[in-house]
Amino acid sequence: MTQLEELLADWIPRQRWFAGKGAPIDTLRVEGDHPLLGGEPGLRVLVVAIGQRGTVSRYQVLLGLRPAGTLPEELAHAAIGVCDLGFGEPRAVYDAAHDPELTELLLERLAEGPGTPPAAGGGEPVRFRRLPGATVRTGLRSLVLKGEQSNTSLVYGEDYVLKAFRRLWPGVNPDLALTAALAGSPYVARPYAWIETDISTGTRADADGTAGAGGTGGRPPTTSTTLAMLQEYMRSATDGWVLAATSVRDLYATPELPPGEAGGDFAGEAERLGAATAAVHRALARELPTDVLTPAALRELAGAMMDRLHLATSEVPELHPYVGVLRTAYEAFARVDEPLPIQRVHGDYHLGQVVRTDSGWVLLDFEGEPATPVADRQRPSSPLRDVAGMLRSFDYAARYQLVGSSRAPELAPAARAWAQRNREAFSAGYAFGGGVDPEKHQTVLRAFEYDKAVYEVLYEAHHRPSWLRIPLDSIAALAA
Ligand SMILES: Nc1ncnc2c1ncn2[C@@H]1O[C@H](COP(=O)(O)OP(=O)(O)O)[C@@H](O)[C@H]1O
Ligand SMILES: O=P(O)(O)O[C@H]1O[C@H](CO)[C@@H](O[C@H]2O[C@H](CO)[C@@H](O)[C@H](O)[C@H]2O)[C@H](O)[C@H]1O
Repeated sequence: MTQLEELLADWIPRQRWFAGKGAPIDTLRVEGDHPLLGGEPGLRVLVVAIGQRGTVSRYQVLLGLRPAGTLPEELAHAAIGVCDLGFGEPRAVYDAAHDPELTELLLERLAEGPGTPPAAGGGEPVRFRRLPGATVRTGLRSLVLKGEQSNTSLVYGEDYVLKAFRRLWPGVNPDLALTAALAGSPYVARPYAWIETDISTGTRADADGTAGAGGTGGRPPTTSTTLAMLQEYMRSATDGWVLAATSVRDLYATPELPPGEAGGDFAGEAERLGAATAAVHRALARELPTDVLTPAALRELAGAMMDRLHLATSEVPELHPYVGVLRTAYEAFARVDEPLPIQRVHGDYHLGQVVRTDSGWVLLDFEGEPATPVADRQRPSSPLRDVAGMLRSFDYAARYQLVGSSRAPELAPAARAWAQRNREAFSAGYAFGGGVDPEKHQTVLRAFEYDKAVYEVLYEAHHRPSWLRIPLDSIAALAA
């Protein structure tokens, strides 16, 4: 490993967006190193291939460079380390997402868009593209959005969000593909532009550590891949999770009242959110291919749910007592004998993916589950999968304030009542907005809810162990 790779091997596993937290890093290689700015400070786009348990995953790092010892105090938290990059003098390297002096350049290049070099289709290793008819204002300073999760989002002024995808999967990111298909809808933030590069499609970590060569002998095949997407910043927006959490907090102040009578009832919002969700599903079905799941495909999907359950149980043994109940639910799902319509869906739908603006709900982040291979996320699925995701989120919102609280036994009935009330309101809004009535598809809905809760068990085990009890308790309650 080079000095830079050694530093990255120490820094990347500590980042929230690193998806490989359950396993040690076996190999790490900077597979792409593309300078965007050569001066002081300098900016490079890195594609870092990380091998874990025989499989390679790729991550984007926006690398800032300054002479060692000159990293300003306000960038100290973004430091990766100091290393020799062949300049004669050592360089301080850091996460450039936090340096507005550098991120300004990304906005300028996006504003130039296609038509200026690099020309469409190639030439330049990092390409800046604009959607037809979109103009981008420059000269805005960026700030990293708080609550960084699977990706890193920068807000420019009050105008744009640039979402830098951290884990890179070959091809167009579903967030860009779906947001572009929905452009013009009042329920999505308008997309403007994106950044792309070519990454290797190899997924096998070679024994000698040359991650990603894929065993082809020569140059590995590459695919044009989305690095970042620029879209409208919903400035008047409040996160759905924050709104729901406030409502739950109000209820816990007067837990003896039914949720509809406590201050800050969320049911009206939940109903409107259900209707907005149905409208987006209808628009996706209009714009992108749809199909009906064959019985064989249904069985295959139930099998994939079982596989996920086995994987999660091997990592989190507390799931063991529920395997029988979950298997029964998946088997019932496999036997559903009515046609199950499928289409492109959100894929990782929860309260943190929706914001309430002055004019209504807006859906964000159509990337799907970040840990699921992109080829699976690009497959059409039942819209009830998104419904199940949001119902799980109501359950989370109701439960998370009870984690570690001495008032948990006293508040548990209020938590159940809140989740149930908003579940019903969301489902009614979804049916009213032109979606199927979720209440009439219990077998399908229940299988998707279980599958999502199992995904959450793995997610929490890797990212937030103190919240692991939330999906485990939900599974126990669903199975009771
Ligand atoms: N266009 C936007 N306008 C306003 N807030 C946004 C926008 N995009 C993202 N956010 C905020 O940033 C948070 C994380 O964004 P998201 O796209 O879900 O990133 P991640 O993939 O890292 O979860 C969202 O919950 C939302 O609060
Ligand atoms: O928003 P991301 O695409 O990064 O999604 C991942 O992280 C989410 C947590 O931030 C996680 O969502 C889970 O926790 C939420 C509360 O924080 C809850 O509302 C969701 O229902 C629950 O699934 C999501 O699963 C994960 O993919």
